[in-house]
Amino acid sequence: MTAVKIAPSILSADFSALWQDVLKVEEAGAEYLHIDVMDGHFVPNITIGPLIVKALRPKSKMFFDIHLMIENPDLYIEEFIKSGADLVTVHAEPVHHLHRTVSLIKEKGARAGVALNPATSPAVLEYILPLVDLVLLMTVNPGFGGQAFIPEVLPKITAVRKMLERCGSSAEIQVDGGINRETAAAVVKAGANVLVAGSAIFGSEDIAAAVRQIREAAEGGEG
Ligand SMILES: O=C(CO)[C@H](O)[C@H](O)COP(=O)(O)O
Repeated sequence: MTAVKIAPSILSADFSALWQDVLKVEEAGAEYLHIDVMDGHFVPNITIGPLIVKALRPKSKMFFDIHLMIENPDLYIEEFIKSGADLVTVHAEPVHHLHRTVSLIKEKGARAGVALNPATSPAVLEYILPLVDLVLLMTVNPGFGGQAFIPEVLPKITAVRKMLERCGSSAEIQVDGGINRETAAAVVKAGANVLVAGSAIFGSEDIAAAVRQIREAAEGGEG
């Protein structure tokens, strides 16, 4: 099993002091900075654009993990990568030509991820897996932080882990939504290795302790 990585989602950060919050999770040892981009179409919320990514880039050495919850990702992929994205994840649901979109991310020099909503079958991944660096399995319906974890996604995590093993892929499995000290062990036991957490980290009085506690709980789920 690959080591667990913690990816704080800045959706729950203090936007009036954003880079200071980023610094706190970096100092706490979190590996990925999860940046949620929402367009008000694919999901009913509007958040961050490439300008914010560009502004944060010189402030942090963290791995910038961009989660595009948008209808037409092809229009924005290059701009996000130029702004400092290390990984760009697109949702399978709104994309018409997933192979083209994943190829575009890689051509432009970033790692490529594919995200699936809780109700989406992992079958859509079958012919794209060899190209993909990360599979993001949503454990809430995307759009908002602070929602309750959907346990029905657990068998899907295990199914995707088996798919990756079958095709000899070293892609990571990320989970996002309702991840906290209580749910971390179960998702790792099921096969996830990158844990996104927003409210459980930035909603905590002690951000460093929250990162540590989620990591400790997650490591308790390692087989
Ligand atoms: O993608 C997201 C919402 O669409 C967020 O990253 C996710 O919900 C994290 O928030 P929390 O940890 O509070 O559930």
